[in-house]
Amino acid sequence: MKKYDLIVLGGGAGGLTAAAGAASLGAAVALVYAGPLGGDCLWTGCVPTKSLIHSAEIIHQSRGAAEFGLDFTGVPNFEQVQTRMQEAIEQIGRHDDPNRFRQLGVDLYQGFGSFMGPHEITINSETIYGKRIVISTGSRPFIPQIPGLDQVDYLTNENVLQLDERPHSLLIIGGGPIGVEFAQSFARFGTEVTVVEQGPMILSKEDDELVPFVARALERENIRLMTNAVVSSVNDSRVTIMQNGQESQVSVDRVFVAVGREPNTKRLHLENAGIRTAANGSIEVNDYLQTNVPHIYAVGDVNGRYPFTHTAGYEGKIVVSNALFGWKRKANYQHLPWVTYSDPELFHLGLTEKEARETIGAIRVYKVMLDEVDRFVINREREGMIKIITDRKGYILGAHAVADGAGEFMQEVVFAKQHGHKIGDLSHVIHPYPTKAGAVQQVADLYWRERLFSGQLTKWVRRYLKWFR
Ligand SMILES: Cc1cc2nc3c(=O)[nH]c(=O)nc-3n(C[C@H](O)[C@H](O)[C@H](O)COP(=O)(O)OP(=O)(O)OC[C@H]3O[C@@H](n4cnc5c(N)ncnc54)[C@H](O)[C@@H]3O)c2cc1C
Ligand SMILES: NC(=O)c1ccc[n+]([C@@H]2O[C@H](COP(=O)([O-])OP(=O)(O)OC[C@H]3O[C@@H](n4cnc5c(N)ncnc54)[C@H](O)[C@@H]3O)[C@@H](O)[C@H]2O)c1
Repeated sequence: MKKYDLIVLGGGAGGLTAAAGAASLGAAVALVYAGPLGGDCLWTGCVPTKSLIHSAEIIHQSRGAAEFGLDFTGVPNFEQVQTRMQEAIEQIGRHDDPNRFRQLGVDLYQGFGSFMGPHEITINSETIYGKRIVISTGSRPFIPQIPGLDQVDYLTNENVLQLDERPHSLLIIGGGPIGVEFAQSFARFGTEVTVVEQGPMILSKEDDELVPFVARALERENIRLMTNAVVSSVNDSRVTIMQNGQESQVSVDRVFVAVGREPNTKRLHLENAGIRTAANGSIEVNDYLQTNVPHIYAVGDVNGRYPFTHTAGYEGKIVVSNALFGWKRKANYQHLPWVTYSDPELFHLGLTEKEARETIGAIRVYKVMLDEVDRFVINREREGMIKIITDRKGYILGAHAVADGAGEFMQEVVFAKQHGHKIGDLSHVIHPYPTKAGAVQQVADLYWRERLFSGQLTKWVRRYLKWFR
């Protein structure tokens, strides 16, 4: 039986980071992969969806170009949209070429890996031994039990990308990031879109003062948002919806399921290694990303913590030091940002205002509306806001923005928060005029305005100036 310092199960963002990191440090590494290298993000997640979103955005902007003095006419070419998406996958996928990993010294095993024992992994009929093992097998769409759903050819993020033609009408179950990002893109290509969300608000993990900006933008683009609503049955193209106790029916071309994820654990035979899972099937890990079996780690979507590519990569790096060298590096999500690529974009860092009030109590909230920021006024992108939440001393607890480009220009707040800066420090950094990033400085200026120009200080300054003259 071949022996390895590290066996990595799954070749997505988490697994590839762990395998490449460990091999670069000289460890003997085996990478067992069932799907193509690159995982969900490359093939059915971030990369194709962001390409789709970008095409949809160009179409949307060209429709509004008359406002800026240019008039376009034309029909979106869905086939070309798909081609562009495949090109993006192909170009970005070069980083994940199996030969790159072979050159790093990683042994590749293609197939579903499963545990034969706590150190033994079987792939097809071959068994290998790992001193340490990392599980990074990702997740798949969760499919709810809805009468009739299994009788129709429903869409998920996996098969939607293979559509030859755009549907005329689409009903999306779930108003999370997947539902919202696809809803807006398809609406911009001309599809009639309805989103059915069981909760009182779409994008429920976001700051509730910011979400209405996205909801209004979607509604302006004729997307029907049904909150407090569930699909009670599907009968061919007729979908029955229960909303606030009232039943209604709609006829749609296709139904799209986007109600969350389910971890890929079924084929792993975790019981053979004694690995514990939570009620939802995700693999339980401690702060060091160890499962209850200390030499086995779990990173990325499969541990059910924060299902993002950048988290999977971050966790992949942590396990390299913990698994190979026995270090005790903790995964720390306090400064984890994420972005929902709606238009306007939603940026999220740390606590929302509601969470901060509930957990910290005494907080300060500094906000700027986009119609107060020159660059957004120039670009006619005035609907949105930026909010930074601090403790009483000015240390950043959370930052949220709903604005075009928020995912890019808010990153400086992540740096400030992670390195223990106060909000006021962001005000001392010179920002070029007129940029969107300048909005961050405007929010931070509010902190100084509050401290310097209210209360006693102005009185003292006036007295001092009188005396100084
Ligand atoms: C539509 C969509 C859009 C998204 N957009 C974003 C975004 O913009 N930004 C962002 O940060 N995140 C985004 N995500 C989330 C992101 O794609 C995931 O968080 C990320 O891919 C998780 O990486 P992973 O390594 O945990 O798993 P995966 O990338 O899923 O990789 C796991 C791999 O393991 C393989 N596997 C499964 N079982 C076995 C087994 N038994 N043996 C061997 N291999 C196995 C699978 O085939 C897969 O290739 C998006 C997700 C979706 C669905
Ligand atoms: N931009 C990004 O970074 C990005 C984009 C897409 C996905 N993702 C990741 O993928 C994960 C999964 O996304 P998602 O949108 O599928 O899941 P999600 O869990 O974030 O949202 C699912 C939504 O569906 C609703 N829902 C659940 N069951 C329902 C039902 N029966 N009827 C109606 N509504 C129902 C939930 O209330 C929730 O609002 C996300 O948590 C995110 O981490 C990230």
